Amino acid sequence: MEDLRVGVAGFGAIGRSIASQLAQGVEGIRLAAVGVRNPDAPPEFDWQGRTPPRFVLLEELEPHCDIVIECAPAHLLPRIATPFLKAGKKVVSLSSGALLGHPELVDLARAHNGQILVPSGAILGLDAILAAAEGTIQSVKMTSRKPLKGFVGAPFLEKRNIDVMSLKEPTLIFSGTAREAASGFPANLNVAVSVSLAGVGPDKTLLEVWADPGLERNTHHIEVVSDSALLSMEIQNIPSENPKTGRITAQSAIALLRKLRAPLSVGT
Ligand SMILES: NC(=O)C1=CN([C@@H]2O[C@H](COP(=O)(O)OP(=O)(O)OC[C@H]3O[C@@H](n4cnc5c(N)ncnc54)[C@H](O)[C@@H]3O)[C@@H](O)[C@H]2O)C=CC1
Ligand SMILES: O=C([O-])CC(=O)C(=O)O
Repeated sequence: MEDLRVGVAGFGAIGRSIASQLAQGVEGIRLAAVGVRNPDAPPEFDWQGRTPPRFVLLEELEPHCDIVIECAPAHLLPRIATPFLKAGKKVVSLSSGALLGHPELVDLARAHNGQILVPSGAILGLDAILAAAEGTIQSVKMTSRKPLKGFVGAPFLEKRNIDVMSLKEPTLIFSGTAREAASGFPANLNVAVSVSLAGVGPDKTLLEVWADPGLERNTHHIEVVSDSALLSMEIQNIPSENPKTGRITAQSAIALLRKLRAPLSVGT
């Protein structure tokens, strides 16, 4: 079998971590291209002795890749995904929150036999929630807590003139649905949207968000009540070089890539 040619769209915390793991060598998988703003000035990176991938604009990735990992700011998802879906290829979407505003991408995937894959990213339990959704889920409730700097720049807070960095004690800053969270915190709560897509949808998945000055890890707790199982799950993520983003997110994308090529595939 030929190597799977992977494109990485966005070379920030997640993109760099994926590139670093692929540079160390993952069987059957090759980093073919990286989408950046200015391909003429490729970013400095330690390619660990390997030939660097090609650097292109986001919309130029498709001809060079069999699959793209979208790990750029949320508003760029359609620009990255559209050429791949039109070509019947796969898009791994980390900015899952952006899918809610772009249902046409799912239609495009359907029309061209493409596929949008939402990996676990920074959350846990999507496999069990998917299985529970094959029966009846009564409720999905999430509580997310992050250190203050993880929330800087969130539109929900800026609109209300909330200076999150001045908080002195754990504070409930949002309570609502996953859909509302996706628009108010586009760089923070993709996890809630991923959970909602696996379970009862973005309008029925309920979420509380706490900003906590004493916290070091991005923590997400999920409670699911269903007719097959009660789920109670928590993940405490060590932030990556981007304080909004857990380190495990990039590892989840690598695990998904391995699964695409593996003779033994574990998990739903
Ligand atoms: N699904 C999940 O569980 C999680 C999803 N995320 C999401 O994944 C995405 C990426 O996260 P990070 O890597 O932490 O973000 P980041 O901010 O570290 O990296 C984004 C990169 O995209 C680049 N970029 C911006 N505009 C561009 C353009 N026009 N062309 C090419 N590159 C451009 C930036 O320069 C930056 O290098 C975000 O949307 C984030 O919210 C993050 C954590 C968990
Ligand atoms: O890393 C996390 O804790 C989750 C996150 O940023 C997201 O869902 O966008």
